[in-house]
Amino acid sequence: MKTIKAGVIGTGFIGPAHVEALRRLGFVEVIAVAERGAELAQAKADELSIPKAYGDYHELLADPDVQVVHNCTPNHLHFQVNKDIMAAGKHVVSEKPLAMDSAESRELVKLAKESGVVNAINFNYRYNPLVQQARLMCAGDQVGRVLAVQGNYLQDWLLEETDWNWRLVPEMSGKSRAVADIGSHLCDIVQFVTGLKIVRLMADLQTLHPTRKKPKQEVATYSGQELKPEDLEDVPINTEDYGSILVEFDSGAHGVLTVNQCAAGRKNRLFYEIDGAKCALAWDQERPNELWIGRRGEPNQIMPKDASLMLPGAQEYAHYPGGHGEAWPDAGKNLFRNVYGFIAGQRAGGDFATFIDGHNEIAICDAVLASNEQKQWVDVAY
Ligand SMILES: NC(=O)C1=CN([C@@H]2O[C@H](COP(=O)(O)OP(=O)(O)OC[C@H]3O[C@@H](n4cnc5c(N)ncnc54)[C@H](OP(=O)(O)O)[C@@H]3O)[C@@H](O)[C@H]2O)C=CC1
Ligand SMILES: O=C1CO[C@H](CO)[C@@H](O)[C@@H]1O
Repeated sequence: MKTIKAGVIGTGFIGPAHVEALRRLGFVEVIAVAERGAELAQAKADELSIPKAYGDYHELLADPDVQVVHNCTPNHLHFQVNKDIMAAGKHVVSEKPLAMDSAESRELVKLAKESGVVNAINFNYRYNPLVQQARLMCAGDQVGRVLAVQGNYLQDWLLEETDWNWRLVPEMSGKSRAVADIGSHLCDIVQFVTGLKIVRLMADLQTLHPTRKKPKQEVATYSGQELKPEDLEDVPINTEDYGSILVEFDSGAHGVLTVNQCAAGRKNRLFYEIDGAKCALAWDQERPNELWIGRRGEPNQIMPKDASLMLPGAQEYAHYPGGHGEAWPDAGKNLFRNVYGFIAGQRAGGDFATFIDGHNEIAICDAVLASNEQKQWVDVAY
């Protein structure tokens, strides 16, 4: 297969994960990175062994050798950077959330259609082998009518009032924080697995630390750096640490989804349970190689990630035999395999999340904010 050349904008936490996953595909070469400023870009390029470094992402977009661009910048830049990538005629893989609000995300969907470039969003959790298996079990007749859905996405990295990150700044993160940041994955995964669409919701959002202590200097995501009281200043917080959302799906089924970035001991617990008329399915991304199948008239089962036991359509998401765990980095790689396989003309497409899915999550997020403010059920305006 001909090598496809990629560029990555933003190399903080997630950018290098994109680079590593792309390299494991074997037919993608990451030839350029862009950061803010030439010096930082060069340092990142050296660290990641990437030949070209650009101190301004517009320079990367002007590079005729770059065919696909990954937007790994903070949320407030997603709209403009995605727009510029498409205007440059490059294929785009964006980080979530797609934009800051649904007016922006709707425009990105329109521009993507007009430009004709391949567009994808990193809803990476979908591409775990047992998530694909669960989806196929729901799509077939193994699970039966979906009666109810529950899910949560819990983290503890913002538990202390001294924890700080750009996600706490609404101008960078958006009006919603936890729902946009991790609720986007949760809403996406329950809809992906069930094949149902969230149409109405009622949200309760809470800011658990109305004031936080911000370091006077910048701290990298997940760095866990210790600071002294004199290094900190009080800052009011007006985005949610916690949210619970009652949802109604287009089938009439209901569910409840909770996000919390202050849940002690929970590092990255994305969990869902689908209660079907025939059986229930539950999956936890921190134990990604197990799918729980709940039954009434016979013993419950734990299905291991083992392609020989999985449905044919899910098998290609598992790359190693049963007992050989596959997890977070592998799910992202599977997504990129699908995207780049389509760009290369080797896959039919339709098997990766696009800007339409990204927009749908933002529309849900807008509805969550409206519902929380109005204290009532609201329809999702896609
Ligand atoms: N799908 C998933 O599982 C995950 C998704 N994400 C998403 O990825 C995005 C990035 O998150 P994360 O990596 O944690 O954030 P980081 O802050 O760790 O990284 C962001 C990077 O973008 C750089 N950057 C900022 N402005 C520009 C610019 N104008 N041009 C080029 N680079 C720029 C930052 O540089 P500087 O430090 O100089 O500001 C930094 O290196 C977020 O939108 C987040 O929601 C994040 C984690 C997991
Ligand atoms: O999946 C994820 C893990 O947590 C990160 C920090 O909250 C998110 O940004 C990200 O999308």
